[in-house]
Amino acid sequence: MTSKGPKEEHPSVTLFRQYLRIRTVQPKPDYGAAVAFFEERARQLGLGCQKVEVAPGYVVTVLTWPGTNPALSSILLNSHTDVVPVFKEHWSHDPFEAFKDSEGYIYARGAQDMKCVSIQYLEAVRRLKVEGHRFPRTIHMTFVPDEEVGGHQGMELFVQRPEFHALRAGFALDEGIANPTDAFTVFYSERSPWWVRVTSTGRPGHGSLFIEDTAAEKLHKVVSSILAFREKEWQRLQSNPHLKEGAVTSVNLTKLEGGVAYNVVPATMSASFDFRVAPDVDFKAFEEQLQSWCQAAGEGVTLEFAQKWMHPQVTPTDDSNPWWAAFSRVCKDMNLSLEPEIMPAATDSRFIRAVGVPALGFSPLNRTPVLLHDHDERLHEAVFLRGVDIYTRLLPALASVPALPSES
Ligand code: MET
Ligand SMILES: [Zn+2]
Ligand SMILES: [Zn+2]
Repeated sequence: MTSKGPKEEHPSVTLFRQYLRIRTVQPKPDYGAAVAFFEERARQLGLGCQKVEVAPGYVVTVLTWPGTNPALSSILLNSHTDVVPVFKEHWSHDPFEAFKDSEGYIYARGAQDMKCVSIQYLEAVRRLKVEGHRFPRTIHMTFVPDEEVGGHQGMELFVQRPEFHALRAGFALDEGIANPTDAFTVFYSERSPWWVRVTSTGRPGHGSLFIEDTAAEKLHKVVSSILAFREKEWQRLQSNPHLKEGAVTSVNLTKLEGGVAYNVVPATMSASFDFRVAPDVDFKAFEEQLQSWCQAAGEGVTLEFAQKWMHPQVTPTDDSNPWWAAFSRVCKDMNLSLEPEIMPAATDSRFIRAVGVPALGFSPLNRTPVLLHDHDERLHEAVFLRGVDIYTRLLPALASVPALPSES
């Protein structure tokens, strides 16, 4: 792929790099700068702009392009504005400089997850507006905080607000994941995040003695049971080429806590796990399984949930779903091959689907290594621009889906 010199850079790429330089990085994102950025975009594009403060300091910015038929439900284009932290020493370039190399790769935190998508939405709307188009359905773009830490001060609150209901969303697009091949991945459901902390209590004492019934011994048993389950799920995935990552349950041991000194056996220790539960799992039985692993480890082993999503939803990917029909038709017309999958991670789509709005997770990024949350997250400018083209075709189709039976 070739790229133009800095002087001839495509203005959409320049805008993308400008947004990448705003430090909306967890755990202290500069949300104020992001909101100001989107307000300015609204002003320049002549779009409506609404700010909804869902919690103190947490603003959802909504940019609106009204449709010609207000009786119809709207299209919601969602993106989150926060990005995950970086290990700066592992990056080839400053992750908040949006450096572009001589080949056209833009290095930045958020280049894939998901600042690209926010700008691609905006640039597609800008193009369509400049060309003088109008569509029956209203298009809303929502720019939300807090997704990377769970969405509890972001989309989870927003979907409960009257301002959200007033948008009358009929269908939503949200983030997906890049695909290294020529194909594009589209997500129609998600695994449910369950964040579980197991706390083990036992007999304390001197570090030189063979103390029985220690917190560590019992915690070890639970860790072993859970890691054995992990291995089983991994084998299931490996042995069946038809299964994709999102179709099995994953778990990682992500934290171990406890202890005060080398020679003191602690009375309490804990282990934290990030489970991602597949949508077809019997949640009640699965929770009982977790409880029984704790019980089998001995007395005084308990678990608590820091996150426990219980409402997985599936957006149909057949022609019974008029939104899917419109989406997939455009992809077919553009010769894009789609790989429908279950999202292995969690996104704000889960809150949107849970209030009854069908949603697809789609980041129009193909021929791109998956680098979200990784060092040297980057995106080629040509792939970014192709994504703008794709939305420029998708939006007219989605915003022109004829009245649904429920709308007539
Ligand atoms: C479980 S909260 C969502 C945070 C992030 N998107 C993840 O999947 O880890
Ligand atoms: Zn994301
Ligand atoms: Zn992310």
